[in-house]
Amino acid sequence: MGEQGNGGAPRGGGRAGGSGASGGGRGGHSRHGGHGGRGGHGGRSGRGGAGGSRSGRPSRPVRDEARNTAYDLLRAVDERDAYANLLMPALLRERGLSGRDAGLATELAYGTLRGLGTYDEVIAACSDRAPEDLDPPLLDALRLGAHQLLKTRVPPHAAVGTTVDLVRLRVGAGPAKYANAVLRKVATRSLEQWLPIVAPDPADDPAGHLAVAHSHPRWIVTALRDAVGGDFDETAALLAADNERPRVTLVARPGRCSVTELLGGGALPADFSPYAAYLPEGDPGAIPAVAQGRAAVQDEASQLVALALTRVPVEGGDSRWLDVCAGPGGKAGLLDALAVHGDEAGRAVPGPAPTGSAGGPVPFPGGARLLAAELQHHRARLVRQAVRDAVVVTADGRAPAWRPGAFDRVMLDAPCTGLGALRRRPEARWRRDPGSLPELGAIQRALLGSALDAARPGGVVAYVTCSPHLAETAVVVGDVLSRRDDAEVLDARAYLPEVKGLGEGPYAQFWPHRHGTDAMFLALLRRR
Ligand SMILES: C[S@@+](CC[C@H](N)C(=O)[O-])C[C@H]1O[C@@H](n2cnc3c(N)ncnc32)[C@H](O)[C@@H]1O
Repeated sequence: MGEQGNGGAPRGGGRAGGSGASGGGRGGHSRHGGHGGRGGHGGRSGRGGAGGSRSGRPSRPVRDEARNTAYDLLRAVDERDAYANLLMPALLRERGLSGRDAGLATELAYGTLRGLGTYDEVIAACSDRAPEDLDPPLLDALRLGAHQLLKTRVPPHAAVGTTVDLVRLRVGAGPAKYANAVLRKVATRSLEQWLPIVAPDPADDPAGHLAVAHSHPRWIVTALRDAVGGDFDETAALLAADNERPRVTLVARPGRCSVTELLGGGALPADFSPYAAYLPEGDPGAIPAVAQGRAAVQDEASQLVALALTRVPVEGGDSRWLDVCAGPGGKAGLLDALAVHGDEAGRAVPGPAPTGSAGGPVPFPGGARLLAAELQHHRARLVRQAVRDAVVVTADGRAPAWRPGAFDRVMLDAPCTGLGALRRRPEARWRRDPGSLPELGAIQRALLGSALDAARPGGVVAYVTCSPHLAETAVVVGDVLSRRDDAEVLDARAYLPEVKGLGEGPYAQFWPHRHGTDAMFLALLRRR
């Protein structure tokens, strides 16, 4: 959704204070018209003031199902740490919302969760109470209203009116007056006009400015800035990309489905992965190949890091592969198909067969078998649904049940903060905690040690994280290799020649703002 202009915004509304402002006045709303009204989502018409009617009596609040659903999601995230993208589909089903209504509820909830760092600053500037001093149900409603006012095309009178109605129905009449006063103030400026007022001056505090302008916790801003090499503009582009809804990418598992089949079903050609296609709209689960497990939803970087591992030439036998941390099974699903059927797309590329002697990619011919391990039983069950031929075990990769030196290729997709996938989980940025880094770092180091032990001399290990945080990527690899001399680092970029902008090497770093993928990190190591 685009930014709105400020035309037609309700003006005045008085100072937002504990007593609230009177709800009357022009530019409010009537009880007519839901979000399907004119002017796009949320068009409400009529001349009754927000919270009041022409007779001066408060009009009866209207229950807007899409906004109530968005609000319920916000409350569930706040009250019981719900995962937005797991709960939302269930809420929509339960309420019978589909099509446009479901789209609106989802956009409002996810957009509010992503943007609340910015909205809270604006709300603070429009209220005599700090956001943390407001009753959480009221604060969530104000955030929902601020999102509509500052980031959507919902007409301002509808954004204010529907939110005030929601507060009246769900929180109370007093808070509704307060919400009316605060939101009317919010509506007096566009987001571009608010930012210089509520965000620190970029010249004095660049990280603080980015944190407010792009709604990320400051510690994540500084971590991402360090990961992109310190450039302010690139950090801003990355943060902005985190606020975009990610496209849906499908994988056609080789030997089981083809990209051609997915394109025939309405998907679009992908930029990088020879097994990927983009789904412009619709439910991926309704695609027969996905329903049958021959294809799946998988980020393109996730596909490419798995593919890169299979492209590194290894001498001698190449039939035993291991995925140490396989749940829920995205990479295992692709590795399982590549192991059995080989890199069909790579073999189909015309031209001289690459020898691999110069370190270039070699398409795997097939004939291997994957062992997929996962610590958590329920996640191991998901891996079983994603694979056909692999053996799946519930096991702790740090205390492996397999012989050392048994595998030709090892994938370690380590548990991490997930800072590279913030686009996918709207609330994740507010839940992550830098305090988890030391504990995760210890697990990552232990698992990488085990993964190297599991590889035979000449075998290859991929160390992957869905985080670009240096403490989880280059620092982990550097630390582990500083304590052993039986592994060398390969230039991972050489095995992904179709992708540019992966960094200065020897590691490969994907970025949402450069590649449209998650910010996935790949190190390729060869066991000596
Ligand atoms: C980043 S996820 C892996 C994602 C997966 N490779 C995919 O593509 O779908 C990390 C996984 O490692 C598992 N895990 C964490 N500690 C582990 C351990 N010590 N041994 C094995 N698995 C572990 C977690 O339960 C989680 O499922």
